[in-house]
Amino acid sequence: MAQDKDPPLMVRGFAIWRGWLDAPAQAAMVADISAVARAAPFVAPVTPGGRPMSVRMTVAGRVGWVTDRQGYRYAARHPSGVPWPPIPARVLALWRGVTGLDRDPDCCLVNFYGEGARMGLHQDRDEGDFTWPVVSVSLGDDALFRMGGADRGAGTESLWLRSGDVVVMGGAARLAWHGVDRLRFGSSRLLPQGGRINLTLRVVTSA
Ligand SMILES: O=C(O)CCC(=O)C(=O)O
Ligand SMILES: [Fe+2]
Repeated sequence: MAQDKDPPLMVRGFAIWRGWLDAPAQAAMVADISAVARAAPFVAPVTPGGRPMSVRMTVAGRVGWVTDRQGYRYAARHPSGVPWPPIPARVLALWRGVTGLDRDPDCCLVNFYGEGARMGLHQDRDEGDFTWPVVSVSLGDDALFRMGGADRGAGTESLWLRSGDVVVMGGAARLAWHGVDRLRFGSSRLLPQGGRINLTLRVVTSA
């Protein structure tokens, strides 16, 4: 696992692999995700309480995390009714390389952050089995990532994620609170229109 890489930076159980993807690998992954978004276009999600989220979302995989007035859940199809496209091979290779697992993720949630987008503090807890890690990939603009503990009151610390960084939330950090406070919009030239793409890879079902 994680061959030929320096050990990750550990912050509160979050493993942060700086620069896991080099510039060509980042560009290739953006091309893969653009193809995903052509098949399953980004949507503007709404929380169950009716608040619009500032990120745009789509999914690759067998099941996709969605939110609307009906709640947070995993759905077999894009809201338009089309099936989610498969997780790109390059993304699966990253998961295997970073986790050493031979079980692949079921879901690659794709978040697009435009100027001013953020993501409030939350836990990833709609999956069936928290023994599997969540792997997060940053592409594009720098993002201020806030990390806490499994207990909401535990306090937080923040760090700037850069394009190509990979974060593993596993073990004690699997149910840790986390969020994105803000971007440095325009800090990267990876995405033609600026902004940031984040992928989170999740095992959703234990079967
Ligand atoms: O954008 C990020 O770095 C985090 C995204 C996230 O926490 C999520 O999609 O659940
Ligand atoms: Fe999350």
